Amino acid sequence: MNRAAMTASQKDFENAMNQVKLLKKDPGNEVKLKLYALYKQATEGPCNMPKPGVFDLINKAKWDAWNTLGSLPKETARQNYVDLVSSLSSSLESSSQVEPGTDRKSTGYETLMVTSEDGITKITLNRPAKKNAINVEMYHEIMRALKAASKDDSSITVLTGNGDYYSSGNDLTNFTDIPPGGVEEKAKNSAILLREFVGCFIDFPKPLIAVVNGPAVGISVTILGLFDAVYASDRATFHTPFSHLGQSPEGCSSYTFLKIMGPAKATEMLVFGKKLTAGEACAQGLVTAVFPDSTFQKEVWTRLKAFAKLPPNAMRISKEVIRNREKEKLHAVNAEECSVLQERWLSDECMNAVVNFLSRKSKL
Ligand SMILES: CCCCCCCCCC/C=C/CC(=O)SCCNC(=O)CCNC(=O)[C@H](O)C(C)(C)COP(=O)(O)OP(=O)(O)OC[C@H]1O[C@@H](n2cnc3c(N)ncnc32)[C@H](O)[C@@H]1OP(=O)(O)O
Repeated sequence: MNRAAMTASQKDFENAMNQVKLLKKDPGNEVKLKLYALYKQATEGPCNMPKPGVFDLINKAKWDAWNTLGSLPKETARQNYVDLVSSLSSSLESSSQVEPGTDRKSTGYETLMVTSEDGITKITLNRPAKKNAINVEMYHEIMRALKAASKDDSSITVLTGNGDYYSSGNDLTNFTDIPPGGVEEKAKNSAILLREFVGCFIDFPKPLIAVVNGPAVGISVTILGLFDAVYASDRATFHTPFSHLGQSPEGCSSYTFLKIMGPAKATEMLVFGKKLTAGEACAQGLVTAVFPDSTFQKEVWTRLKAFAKLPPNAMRISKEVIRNREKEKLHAVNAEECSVLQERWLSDECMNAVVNFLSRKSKL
């Protein structure tokens, strides 16, 4: 397989199609639908079929899977198809030979795809049908992947999203799974989880880069202040509608956003929920650079591959010098934000907003 570029070539794509036929075990319907959708998107572009009737279950499922990919560019779909097949080949023991080399895929994740090659560990949020909303399992898996990446032999780590969204933020169904101890216990445990989750980003020792492939909402935006570089497609938007949701800022954004963009602009985002375009987020310093969506993957991965060739220890030490004096402050901010949120989650304002979303009465 050609590993010279992180964007899959036509040849990689054809190899992947052949590999699918060689899988020894059935990957299951959900994966087959994903493969179908990515194949159609990669070869024909956005879904162009009329929606099948409700009783035409199989074609309806296929249509849904393809349509969910929205305007995902053909080359991204091709890359995602190749990545998915590659992860299946290692987890389901393809009967073909696995090519030797430096490329490694981590299996054992339900909500992520994790690959490691060319000195880059790439963590992909992988719930495209839910716009990569972060459910409890995904919070845990991201922490696990970050811990593994901090110890592996890659030089840099990348977080990105599969599908048309980067992430729609906290999965609002996280509010529905109430334990016997009641909503107070749920809020307390969630605050502990959130604090640990954000703590992993504060403490991450290697250069951490966000490749923001589409719209980003809520916590997926706020933690960007803890990344070392943020590259965005011009399709991406940045939205933190905390007041609309009866909530308050997290991810250390009450501190990092003020430092990055100043209090006036930070307030527009964090208090009034102003949605920024990628260009605006770049002008305000939250985003490092913006690329046209049509060339986004190619340009970003070319840049990242060059970065990954730099001496890893020098990069790690430079990050330490830049970030370490802020760490204690960031942990204190994180603790305070989580404790405020623990109260907010119990408020009528928050409960009503969640119920409205879940009963399909409101969207952002
Ligand atoms: C008691 C206390 C418990 C607390 C537990 C919390 C633990 C940690 C919290 C950390 C705090 C974080 C704060 C935030 O992140 S705030 C941001 C939260 N996100 C949102 O409010 C986004 C909600 N989603 C939307 O408004 C829209 O879906 C959209 C993102 C604008 C996209 O709209 P579009 O029309 O294009 O697509 P659909 O709405 O049809 O979405 C497709 C399917 O995806 C599901 N979806 C999307 N986003 C979420 C989400 N955030 N949570 C759950 N589900 C989501 C949507 O329901 C569709 O599913 P379906 O096909 O099954 O209907």
